[in-house]
Amino acid sequence: MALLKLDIADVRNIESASLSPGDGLNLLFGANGSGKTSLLEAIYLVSRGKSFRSPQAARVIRFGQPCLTVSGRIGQPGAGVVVGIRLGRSEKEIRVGGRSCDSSAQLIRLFPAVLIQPASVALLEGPPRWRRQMLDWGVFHVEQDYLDLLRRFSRALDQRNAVLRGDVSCSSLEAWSGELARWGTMIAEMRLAYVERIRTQVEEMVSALLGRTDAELVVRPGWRTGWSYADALAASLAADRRQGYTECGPHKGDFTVLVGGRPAKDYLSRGQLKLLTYALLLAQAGRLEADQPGRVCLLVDDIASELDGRNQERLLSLVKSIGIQSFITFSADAQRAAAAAGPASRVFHVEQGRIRADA
Ligand SMILES: Nc1ncnc2c1ncn2[C@@H]1O[C@H](COP(=O)(O)OP(=O)(O)OP(=O)(O)O)[C@@H](O)[C@H]1O
Repeated sequence: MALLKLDIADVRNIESASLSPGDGLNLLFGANGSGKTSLLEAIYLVSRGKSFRSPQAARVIRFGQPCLTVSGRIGQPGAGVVVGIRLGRSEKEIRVGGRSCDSSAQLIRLFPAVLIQPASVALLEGPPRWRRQMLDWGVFHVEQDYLDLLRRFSRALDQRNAVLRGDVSCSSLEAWSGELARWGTMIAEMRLAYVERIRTQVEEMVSALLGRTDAELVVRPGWRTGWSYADALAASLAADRRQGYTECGPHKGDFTVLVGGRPAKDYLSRGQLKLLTYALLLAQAGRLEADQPGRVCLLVDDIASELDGRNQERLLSLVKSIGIQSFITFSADAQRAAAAAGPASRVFHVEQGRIRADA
């Protein structure tokens, strides 16, 4: 069981709500604009310490209010820990087990949530940054020191770039290049190892959702394949000096999904691309659930968007088969589509920001 209880105040159109979710499927029904996404937003806030809709806190806080608060009890019944977030227009307070903490990392580790929404397709269509974030989220949950490693890399990168721009004496260039090569190689290796780790889940999910067995994730480290990062840095030194920044490294890493040997984003239909994105995210969730049972939570918004009835049913039964706590939104008239999921743990109705649980 992941989320045992949730208390929300002033998240978008939800003034105040409390709910006790079930440990399996939680189905949320409501008309357009009723507040279903706002409810998922509240859960995401306690999982990541930030909104998925907007980087600007003011947009998530209910109109006219100075701040929002969300708190959740996470863990096993009778033995959970309370985590919470209070978000103002320019300040944020995160609390875990009654204590303030200065980063969201603890929330992310304690309560990992995976969000699936129509906009998730940006994972495959959008800039490489989104794909790096997906990999880094996964590696973060496997490698205890990964965040620290990313910070070391980022510091070395800033320093090397400062030397390249001429802001700092060039005598330190070799030292910073060495640091960069060391941390960058580790990051790339961990990302690659993570992709290997989720490979089986990706194959299973793609097969269940798209009926294809020929999908393949190809990772690029951010420098010329087959080279060491140290050699790639040395080879790009002249160009780096001209540009004033480090061109290659894990900050340029990426992955491509090939289906039948071709880049999926270039030839799959939009609906298929969406299913492929969902398959990748479900693979991440499924892997984490296998590694740390009972921790991960799945948020699925607007399941019907651009998917036909059969694919909605496939997605629902796949989510159910992974067996993790999930929150899935449906428009008020989608009871039939939702029936494909079979009996849910809990059903909630959302109406003008108010949430009511089925008896
Ligand atoms: N900061 C805010 N304060 C108050 N209300 C807001 C705020 N931001 C958005 N809203 C309103 O909250 C309502 C709920 O939006 P939400 O996206 O949660 O609806 P939904 O049930 O997911 O709808 P849909 O099915 O159309 O996706 C909308 O009417 C929206 O205009």
